[in-house]
Amino acid sequence: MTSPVIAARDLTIRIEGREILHKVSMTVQPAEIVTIVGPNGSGKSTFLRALIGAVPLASGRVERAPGLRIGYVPQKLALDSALPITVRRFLSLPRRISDDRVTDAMSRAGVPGLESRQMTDLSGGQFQRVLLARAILERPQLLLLDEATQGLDQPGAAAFYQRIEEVRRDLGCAVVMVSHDLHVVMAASDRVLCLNGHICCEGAPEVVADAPEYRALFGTGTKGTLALYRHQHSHRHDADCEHDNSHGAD
Ligand SMILES: Nc1ncnc2c1ncn2[C@@H]1O[C@H](COP(=O)(O)OP(=O)(O)OP(=O)(O)O)[C@@H](O)[C@H]1O
Repeated sequence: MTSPVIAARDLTIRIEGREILHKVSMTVQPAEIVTIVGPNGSGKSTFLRALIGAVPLASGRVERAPGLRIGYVPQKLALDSALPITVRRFLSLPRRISDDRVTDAMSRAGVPGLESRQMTDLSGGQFQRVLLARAILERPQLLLLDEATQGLDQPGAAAFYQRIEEVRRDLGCAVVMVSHDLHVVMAASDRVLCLNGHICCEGAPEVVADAPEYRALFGTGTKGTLALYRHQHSHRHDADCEHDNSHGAD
């Protein structure tokens, strides 16, 4: 077995005296896609932030592979519309990045050629892809996505996850993502981890979808949507960047 890219060992986190996470453990192997699901307020974002070292731990530890490069796509990024900034400039913050790097990342993220656009003029789907481009500029070995498809419609979210799979394949990076998109997320993952302050259950998507703990939280609707996601994989749309058109996803 290869060494993990990152491992959380018995993480316990308290915020303002309240225990948010209790002894959560997870290991991620290179090029693996792990999805974290869980109800609102179950500690998913806190867990991701702990992985990047942004939250103090009450106990436990995070082990990162030496020199690990992490790309992070936050849940939401509010930009001040009074401060215009082009995509190109945004990607060069906080430091200048070469044109070749930018072109490559934009193309991998599925938004080639939008460099001169204003960030505030982008559609929701394009904006999220620019955040993805930013996260992969440094060719991360681990990509963390915190509800990166928030605000996208279901076909848009499915296209985004397909793009993530392509990025994983091309860059060979591991991916840990938090998602509420149960309709599309399960089949995109090698492993699913169901979090509710502690780990309720984990395993292959089909295994988790069948687990009583998971069903208690999310009901039984996921089975059919696994098939739906596969259906969406079975046909490609050219330039899968924008899927404003619904095509019978529901
Ligand atoms: N900085 C903070 N100060 C106080 N409470 C916090 C802070 N960060 C998180 N919490 C609390 O920790 C709990 C877990 O929050 P977290 O954002 O990790 O959950 P989540 O599973 O990502 O939720 P959601 O699905 O709604 O995004 C919540 O009750 C939240 O209010």
